[in-house]
Parts: sequence; C-alpha cells; structure tokens
Amino acid sequence: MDHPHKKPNEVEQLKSQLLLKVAWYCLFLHAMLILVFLFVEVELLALFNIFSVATWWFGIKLLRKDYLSLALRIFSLEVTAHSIVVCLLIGTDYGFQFYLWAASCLLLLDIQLKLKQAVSWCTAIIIMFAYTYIGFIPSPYQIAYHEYAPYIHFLNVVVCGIPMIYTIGLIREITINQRKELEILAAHDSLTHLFNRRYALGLIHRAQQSCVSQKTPICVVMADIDHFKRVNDRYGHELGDEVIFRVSGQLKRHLNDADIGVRWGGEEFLLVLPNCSLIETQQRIENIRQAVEAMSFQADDLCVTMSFGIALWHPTQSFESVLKYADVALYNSKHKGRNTLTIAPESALT
Ligand SMILES: Nc1nc2c(ncn2[C@@H]2O[C@H](COP(=O)(O)OP(=O)(O)OP(=O)(O)O)[C@@H](O)[C@H]2O)c(=O)[nH]1
Repeated sequence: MDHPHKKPNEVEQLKSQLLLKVAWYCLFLHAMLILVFLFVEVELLALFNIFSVATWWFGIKLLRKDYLSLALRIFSLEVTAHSIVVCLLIGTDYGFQFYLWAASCLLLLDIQLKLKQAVSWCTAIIIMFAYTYIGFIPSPYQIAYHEYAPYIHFLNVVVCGIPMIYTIGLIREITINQRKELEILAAHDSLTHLFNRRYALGLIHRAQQSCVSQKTPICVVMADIDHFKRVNDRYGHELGDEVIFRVSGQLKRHLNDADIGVRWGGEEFLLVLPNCSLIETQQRIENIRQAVEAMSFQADDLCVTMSFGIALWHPTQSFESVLKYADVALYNSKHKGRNTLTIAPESALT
C-alpha cells in the first residue's frame, strides 16, 4: 500500500524536483549561518543551526524517496521553530521573523493538507510573525556588531522573499499546465486524439459560418472502418484498438489545419473540410482510402479498409441534414461492397 505521504502524480514530481533545489539552498544557508552566529558570538544559535542543517538533510532524503508531503511539513516546522528561537534570543532587529512567511509558503505547497488546515496553520504562523514585534523585544543577548542589524534585516527579507515568489510562481505554473491539460482532455478522444463529438460541434458550427460568410464551399464526410467487428473477433480487442489508432493517424496526416477530424463513434469518423470543393474533397478522400488500404499490421493477413460518404454542405442546410446525407452516402458505399466512397446526391443541388 502507498504511504499516505507519498507523492501521487507528475505535477508532484515536478514540485518535488524544484523543492529539492530549494532544500539544498536552505541547507547551505543554514551552514553559512553557523559561521555567522559564531562570528557574532551567539553560540546557542550556531548550535541550533547545526540541528537545522541536519533537519534539511533529512528532508532532502525524504524528498528523494518521494515523501514530498512529509518533507514539506518538516521543512515548515523547522523554519517556524528556527525563526521563533532566533527572535526570542536576538529580537526582531535582524529580520529573522520573515522566515515565518517562508514557512507558510512551504505549508501551502503540501496538497495532502486540507485547505482549511493549511490556511489555519498559515494564519497561526502569520499571527506569530506579527506578535514577534510586540512580545519578542528587547533582545536578551548583547550581540557583537549590532550596527550591522539593518543589513542583515535587509538580507533576510530578500532571502525570504525568494521562496514566496517561487511558491506563487510554482502554483501559477501548475495551474496553467493543469488547465491546458484539462482543455485538451475535454476536447479530444483519448484513443485517437481526434476531437470528440461534443467539442467538435462548436468548431463545426464556427467553420460553417465562416465558409458561408466567405462564400466558400465546405464538405462533410462520414467514414467507417469496414467489417471492424471481424477484426475484433478474429484478432482481439487490443489489435482492434491499434487499428482505430493507426487509421486515425492516417486521417490526421491527410487533414489540414483548418479541417476538423472527429471520432464520431467506435470505428466511425466525421471529417469536416472547410474551403474545400466537392471535387477536391473527393480527391483527398480517395487518397485517404488508398493510404488506409495500404497499411500493414503485425497480423500479415489483416487488411483494413474504409468506406466513406461525402456531402457538400449547402448554406441553407442544417448540420443534421448534411450529416444525414453523408450517412446515407456512407451506407451506399457499404452496400456497394465497401472500400469505396460515395457522394450524396443532394450535394448536386445548388
Ligand atoms: N477494439 C475496439 N472495438 C470497438 C471500439 N468501439 C467500437 N468497437 C467495435 O466496433 C464494432 C463495430 O461493428 P459494426 O457496427 O457491426 O460494424 P462493422 O463490423 O465495422 O461492419 P460494417 O460497418 O458494416 O463494415 C463492434 O464490434 C464494436 O464492439 C473500440 O474503441 N475499440
């Protein structure tokens, strides 16, 4: 069984890789801080930073083993505890309280944490940040080189700002990518990557309107793989799927950018060819027919052919009517013995 903290998908993998870089950056930062605190003679904090380096090291190990959520919680806890301890010891002059903002960002990246929980924790951390200005001064420590406090403060704000910008940027990137993926999934058939029926209807409508306004022809083609049931029965469903996939590949190869290729049903396809006359359509479909017939498969004796029904879409016709004409023409192709194309007689109307 999967560990509840184990990452589930590709997005999380990307997040994990990027976080690994941040974790290394933090590990080196804490290692540097050991020297800084020794230099300013706050040995207790130097000691705490050794503990921090060990925590980041452990977190990196967790990330490498794909325990992203657990690693994020440990990082966030470390950053929170560290900021509070530092502020308790040396006050807020040095700006270490800003690491509490970075801790919140880390928590927000943990998608296994429910939004309510994440927001509650982050709110608590930010309240703690605000409280450091009231309750954590004056500093009990007399620090050497106190005059450098504003510069360290400045540096800390910059260093903390990076994870914040980074987190928001990462969330933005993930959201954009996921939206693109969803759009593609919603528009396409998963086996053939042709448009699915529901999405294609809008495209077809727009293409037809554009052809009507430009007074250019548009053709509708129904295409169906011949005796496909036999392919499934004889060679199995898996090879049947491969046939559908390869046939779709041939269709796509012969379509232009403006054309619309749709998986209309199981082994049935709809092609809409804007700005294409009946003669041109006939020629292009004949090329597809020949290309499909010429395909070879692992099973040597398997020969795949397709039948087509072509209809010219007159501006006054509805989509339903032209589809019916193309469908009847396809039926006629099947009736004629298959592996052929038929033009709907209604196409001759002007
Ligand atoms: N492998 C596979 N088979 C499918 C898929 N979708 C539909 N089918 C099968 O396609 C077959 C279609 O058969 P029919 O409609 O009888 O038509 P046909 O055998 O192609 O005969 P004709 O159209 O008359 O040449 C059915 O057996 C369906 O189960 C699919 O996605 N994958």
